[in-house]
Amino acid sequence: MSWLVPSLPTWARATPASTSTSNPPSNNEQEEEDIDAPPPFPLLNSHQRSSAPVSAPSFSVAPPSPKKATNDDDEPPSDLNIAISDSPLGNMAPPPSTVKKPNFGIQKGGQDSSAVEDMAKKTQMKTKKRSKVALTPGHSALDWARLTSSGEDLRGVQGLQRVTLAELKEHNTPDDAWSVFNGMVYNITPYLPFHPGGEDELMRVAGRDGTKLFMLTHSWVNLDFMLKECMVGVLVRG
Ligand code: HEM
Repeated sequence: MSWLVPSLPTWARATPASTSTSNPPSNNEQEEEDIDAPPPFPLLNSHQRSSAPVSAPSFSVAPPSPKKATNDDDEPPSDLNIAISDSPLGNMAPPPSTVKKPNFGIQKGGQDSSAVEDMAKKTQMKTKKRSKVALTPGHSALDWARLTSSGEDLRGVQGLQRVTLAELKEHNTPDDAWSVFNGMVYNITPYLPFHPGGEDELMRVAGRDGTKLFMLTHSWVNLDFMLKECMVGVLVRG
């Protein structure tokens, strides 16, 4: 901080004890002189300053221009954090960051194992475990395909019906179960023992619209194709 002192007017300097020791007051006389020295007011105005040969005292404290450390220079390099270089950016270059960059748990040359573990845990927590039901012999997907292509009546009705909601609700037992998927009414009773998810699950949509539950469970299943021989008709309002 000693560099601050020389540019300050003498009256603004701190007591000699705390200032640079390079110019200690030689005696009490000098000390008194300094203390009694009048302030350099009034200041010169801008016109006076421009014409006057003597420059007005400066109260702005400017840091010394930092020096570039070179080999032939004996002075140690400045410890000021100012970028000094010959680069085109000059002192506009950003200072070197002291903030440690996060590595997001990614290990060198490998996968982010902690993130993968976290993801696996979260997925397990969110996903409800679903298990396929052991189907009774003769009720595989292939058996269902055979049955639907056999020409056997799986609808239980003559021709396609216009089914009302009230009518739909009456067909809610395993022996007589209708359900609606995408606006179409199906007789799901024949399919119950073939359903890989179990009869109970399928019965949840008996007598009502099962579209939402079906889509939430397995939207990839081609229901239209699987149940086309079970189609009863179309759901109508009223
Ligand atoms: C009549 C309409 C339905 C048909 C044609 C049908 C068909 C199927 C098929 C083919 C599978 C095996 C899927 C696979 O292996 O990827 C299956 C599994 C399953 N279904 Fe359905 N399903 C129907 C309705 C429903 C409904 C309404 C529910 C829920 C209430 C449901 C619940 C399940 C479950 C829990 C599984 C078990 C395992 C799984 O695939 O993850 N199904 N269903």
